[in-house]
Amino acid sequence: SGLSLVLTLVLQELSLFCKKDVNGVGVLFDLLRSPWLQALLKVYECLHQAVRKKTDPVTPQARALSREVVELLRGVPQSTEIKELRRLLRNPHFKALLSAHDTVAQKDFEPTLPPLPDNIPENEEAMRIVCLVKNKQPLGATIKRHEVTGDIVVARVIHGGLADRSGLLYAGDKLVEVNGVPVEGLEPEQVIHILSLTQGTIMFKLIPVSDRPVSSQTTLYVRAMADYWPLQDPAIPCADAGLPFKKGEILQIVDQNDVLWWQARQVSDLSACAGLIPSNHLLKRKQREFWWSQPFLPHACLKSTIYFDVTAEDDMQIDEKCVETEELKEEEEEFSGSGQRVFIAGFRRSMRLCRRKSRSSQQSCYARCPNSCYSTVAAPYEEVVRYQRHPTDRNRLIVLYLGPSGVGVNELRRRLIGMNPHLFQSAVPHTTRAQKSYEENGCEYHYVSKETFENLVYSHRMLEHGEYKGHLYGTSIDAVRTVLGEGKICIVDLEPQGIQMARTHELKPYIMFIKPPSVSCMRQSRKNARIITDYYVNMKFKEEDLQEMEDSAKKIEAQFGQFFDQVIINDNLQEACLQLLSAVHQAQDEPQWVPATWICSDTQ
Ligand SMILES: Nc1ncnc2c1ncn2[C@@H]1O[C@H](COP(=O)(O)OP(=O)(O)OP(=O)(O)O)[C@@H](O)[C@H]1O
Repeated sequence: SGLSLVLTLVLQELSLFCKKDVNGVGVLFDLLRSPWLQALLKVYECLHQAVRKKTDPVTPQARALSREVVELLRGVPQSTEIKELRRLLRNPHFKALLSAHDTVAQKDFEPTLPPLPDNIPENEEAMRIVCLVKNKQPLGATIKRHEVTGDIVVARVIHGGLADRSGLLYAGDKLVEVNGVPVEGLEPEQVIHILSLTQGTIMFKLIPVSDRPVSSQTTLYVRAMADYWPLQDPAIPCADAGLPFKKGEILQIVDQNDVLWWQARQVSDLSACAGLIPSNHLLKRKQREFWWSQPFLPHACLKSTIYFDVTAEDDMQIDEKCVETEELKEEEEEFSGSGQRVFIAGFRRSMRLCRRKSRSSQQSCYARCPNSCYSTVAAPYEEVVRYQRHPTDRNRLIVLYLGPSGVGVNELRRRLIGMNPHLFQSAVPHTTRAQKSYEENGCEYHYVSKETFENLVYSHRMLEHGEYKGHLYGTSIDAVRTVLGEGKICIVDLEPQGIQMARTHELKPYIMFIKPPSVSCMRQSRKNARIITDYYVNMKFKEEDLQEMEDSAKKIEAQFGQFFDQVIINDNLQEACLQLLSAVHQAQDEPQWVPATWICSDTQ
């Protein structure tokens, strides 16, 4: 402990000189602070305490080192500590310490190998013997029969697996023996059987691959646009080595050497060993095969909602508090009491019913046409990068995915905007219907001619559009730009078609799905809720509505889940609203995975 104390004091003293840059002090300071010296000091002190006897004489190397240090100290002002240090360096204990270092440093710890036999034939291929100690983990390598030679070779080594970590097995290595059993003439399955019976050490005798591929892999991150279950895939080389994934999950691809099978990890578990996933090309092929093997399912995704099926009989059962919409021929201003006319944009009844109409017709169409541009067949993986919005960049567009009708998208959007109307705003939609006397152009709607509206659609400047009672309604990209250009956060609700249009470098949408809770929860929370319909307002939710909502949500999630950045369950309205608010801020201020094409500006 005496030595340690002195050294600490010396270091403190030297640190002062260090700052003044006195000749050579830096070198000395680093030397005395070096971990090896500290470690040796500890060893020395332990030995000193234990043995308490005279140490061995110093070796020439130690002496040389100590002389060097003494030399370095010459130019340093002679403070008490420096004097102490010089004394220390002359001390036999310290010399013994250096001597111990020299002895350890000179010792050869390499194993002594037996000499090679003299009678090795000239053309003998170099063999490698590899011993691996198997724990509960799989070996992390697959084998196959070589297409040309018929030899059993290592097909691939899984990244991060036991074989990979050993650094002793490589793809292409030819197996000669496994645990002393020659593999010549055996089927790969028989070799695997031998391996599966092995506990503890496995010994491979192999001929190393001559031209080991130089790894030029760059790590790639992708968003899975489809689900994959290796245990259900008969074509996977080794089902246990497969990596299951679901739509929307982010994967880190670590190996693309094989045309058919890549290696990847879940980004949520990067310490795990990689697993096999089908390559882009293979997964696309599988999806097509899977699709064609399915029977034709009309209306497989969503039925149109019951609100369009109101019959005379239904009318009889409707709550008497319902108001017939005959009285509502004119659109009601839903938020007239708020005093904020900007609130009205995008919430008008006709706009909502128009959306609902186009939604019910489109979703059944997507279910029937999976090869449409919205289907996952187009790109099973989407390359993504981590993106954090710079504070001076425009805000990201917030999209609430139009989920099941009545789930509460409008309610949540309205509440969010109400929390801070100066920050959150809807985009003002366009319509071809006539402007009413109490309306203002650009406030509730942009009132345009049919021709202008159609031009906007044909020039792909409409995020979404539809028709209701003979009039066109829609939200334009320019309307969104206007809100974002004012430095505000634009909140819109869109369907799949609109989402595809909005997914651009410029808008960088953050997409949230508002999901209903279970039917039993909704029975409680929706007791006083009212829905607007084509015919009635203030209509209570019926049991079938709740069931329909739950079923629709499941189908939407299964079909479009890959596009969702966040899923919010709207059970307790207050809580859902707070979650929405926090997600909106996260989207703007925290790093998120976004398509790589949004960031590489040259692709724009
Ligand atoms: N978590 C909730 N708890 C109780 N009531 C709710 C909740 N969320 C929404 N509601 C109520 O449910 C009704 C329907 O909500 P809303 O109009 O927002 O649905 P929507 O998803 O916008 O429907 P649509 O897309 O068909 O217009 C409203 O009366 C709303 O106040």
